[in-house]
Amino acid sequence: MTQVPSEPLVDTLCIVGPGLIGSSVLRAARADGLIARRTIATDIDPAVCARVRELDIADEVDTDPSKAVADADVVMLCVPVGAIAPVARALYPHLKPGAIMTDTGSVKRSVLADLDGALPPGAAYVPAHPMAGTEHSGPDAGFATLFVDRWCLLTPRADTPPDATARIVALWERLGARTRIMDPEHHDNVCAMVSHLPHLIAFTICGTADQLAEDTRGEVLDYAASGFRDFTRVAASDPVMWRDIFLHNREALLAMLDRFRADADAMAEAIRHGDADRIVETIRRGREIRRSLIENRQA
Ligand SMILES: NC(=O)c1ccc[n+]([C@@H]2O[C@H](COP(=O)([O-])OP(=O)(O)OC[C@H]3O[C@@H](n4cnc5c(N)ncnc54)[C@H](O)[C@@H]3O)[C@@H](O)[C@H]2O)c1
Ligand SMILES: O=C(O)C(=O)C[C@]1(C(=O)O)C=C[C@@H](O)C=C1
Repeated sequence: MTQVPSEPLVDTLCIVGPGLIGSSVLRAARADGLIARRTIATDIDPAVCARVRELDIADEVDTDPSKAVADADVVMLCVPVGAIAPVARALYPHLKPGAIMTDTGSVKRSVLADLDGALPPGAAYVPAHPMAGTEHSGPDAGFATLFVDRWCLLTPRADTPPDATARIVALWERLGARTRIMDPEHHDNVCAMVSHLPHLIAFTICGTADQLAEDTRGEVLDYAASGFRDFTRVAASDPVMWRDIFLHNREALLAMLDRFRADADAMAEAIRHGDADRIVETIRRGREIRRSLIENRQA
């Protein structure tokens, strides 16, 4: 029988970058009471700090990150991928002994490589990545149930203290997520396929449609049917976040793009040669994937 927790898992939790992801963690902590006894938020943007105060989703807000982290038992970096290593390096000297630093970044391998040498051996840095989000960003976009039933992937280094990893696993489980530990390289390959390539395709297809509308002075976007509309939701995502993801997961993303191009070419050939069986088989596989996502409560 699983034990029902009665005490907050963390005493003081500091969120660096309370945007969509960070503010969702703060809201869940407020709603639940068993995640952290006290929450502190800090952000490089004073307007974000002011908004977090207005929304009243953190117990304390400090515009000085080195002061914000000083008392924290867990410091969670919810900043864009390109900012994770510089922020971790800058804040590490201000942590109290025994504190755990973690992140929520969408890319792992290159960020961990950038951190190499910056953290003392055995430093309690536990990389994590909730596979949950929306196309919105900023502190207004978050919600307490964002992580419920979604996966959180963790990629600890070989020398990460196991009790630190266990604590961050427990934190995500209290946020409602299912957790899995994996190698950073494997993480980046999987995410290139299930998240980064779909975003690249969505941004590109919207650009193509927009250009077509301009070229033909036509109504391409006026009559956008729901298939195209679904792409526009994904394409509405934050440019800085996605710039950083694409540049930091360059190799894995380009490899997936090559595979996709080959498959798209094969589909084009099937259409060109009237290969009805191949067309049907490709569509059938797509439907099966959608069905299995629904069965796994991921759609
Ligand atoms: N949006 C998603 O769907 C999603 C899902 C899972 C993981 N992630 C990852 O989580 C992280 C946060 O994403 P988000 O969607 O919450 O972004 P967001 O844009 O909503 O929030 C990021 C916040 O970080 C702040 N910030 C930027 N640089 C900073 C710095 N140097 N110091 C302090 N604060 C800084 C920004 O001002 C902003 O408030 C990213 O690494 C992203 O890749 C995003
Ligand atoms: O749901 C969305 O709109 C998202 O973009 C979330 C999404 C994804 O691609 O699934 C985006 C980036 C993350 O690292 C994890 C989740």
